[in-house]
Amino acid sequence: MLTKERVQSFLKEIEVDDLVTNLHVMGNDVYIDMVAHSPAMHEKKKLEVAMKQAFASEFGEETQLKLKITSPELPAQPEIKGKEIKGIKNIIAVASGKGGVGKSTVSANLAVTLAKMGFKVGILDADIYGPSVPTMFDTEGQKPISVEVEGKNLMQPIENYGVKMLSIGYFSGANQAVVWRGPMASKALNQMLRDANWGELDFLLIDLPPGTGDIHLSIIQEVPVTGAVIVSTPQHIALADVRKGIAMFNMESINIPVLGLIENMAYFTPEELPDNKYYIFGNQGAQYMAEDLGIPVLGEIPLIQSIREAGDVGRPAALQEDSKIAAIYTETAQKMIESLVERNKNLPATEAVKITTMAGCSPKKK
Ligand SMILES: Nc1ncnc2c1ncn2[C@@H]1O[C@H](COP(=O)(O)OP(=O)(O)OP(=O)(O)O)[C@@H](O)[C@H]1O
Repeated sequence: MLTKERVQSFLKEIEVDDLVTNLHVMGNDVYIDMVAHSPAMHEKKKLEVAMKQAFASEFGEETQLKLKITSPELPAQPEIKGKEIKGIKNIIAVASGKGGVGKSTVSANLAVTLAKMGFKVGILDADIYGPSVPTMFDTEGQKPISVEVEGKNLMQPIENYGVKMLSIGYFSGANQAVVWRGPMASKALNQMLRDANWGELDFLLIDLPPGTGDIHLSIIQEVPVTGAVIVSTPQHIALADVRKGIAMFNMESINIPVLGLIENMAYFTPEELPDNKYYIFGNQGAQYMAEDLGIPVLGEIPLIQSIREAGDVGRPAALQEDSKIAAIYTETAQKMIESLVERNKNLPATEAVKITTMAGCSPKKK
């Protein structure tokens, strides 16, 4: 006869006993309430199918499994308090788990797209290891001038395509920056943030250095970030780094909401076959991961030769009027804004994040 004990020991055997919150056995009917690993629909479906199969093969078809699967409780809402930087409404950190995924290209294209949409936009190039904003905006060799504002000397950001920008690349000695440790980098960036004449901005994008080292924590510690956008490519290895990136923003002491994931080089489209999509690095990996992590995919950017060429000549591809790439970036920017509006509805304004410990945050030893 089917007993509660037998079912319990079977649940243990198939290693789902820790997910079960309630269990009753009445004749051939087994009532089980359980909690899925993640709120994603496909996770719940997967669990349901697996449970039904396991029960049928263990106890036979006559056993009726009455399963109720609920979502796990979401972690507490991030709680970021108070102080804003005067004139800057939203600070968005653009991050990537690893280098070379196109984070700077995505930041530049997002910035010009937001500017085209009529927003006041700035970009702060915090990628001290390889500042690329001067090249991507065709402003290499320019030097920010000093202006007096309300009795204070401030740096005047360089401007092109309607975007204001500052980068370590505009200052002499930029090549020394690669050896800076966190505190020095954060001091320089802080100056570019606070001692600059940004004026009124709807969005300030911060192009972070790649990775998740202590330099990031130093930056995030000083800057009141509203939300983070993570850029990745579809390869498994890049996606694994996304988890690390998201974990950094979710750390209890940091608690910055992740607005979503942008999948760069999601598919390849040859110039001569603009409607063809080749999923060279795999399809839908980012979608599944985002679903799993409970964050939205904000956009899928194709691998297109013209994006690279546009970056190299200093005119972000999204500026090409009526092009497919411009449309993709407009949609991505809209999704980012949606996510931001949701975040701003639920949370108070931001304040520099206080970091109390660096434990577990050092860069990986090479
Ligand atoms: N969607 C794309 N299609 C074609 N080329 C791209 C695309 N995205 C980026 N690239 C190219 O890939 C190269 C790397 O991009 P980028 O410098 O933006 O990466 P990154 O992640 O900022 O790198 P790092 O963080 O290591 O500095 C550049 O040559 C860029 O033009």
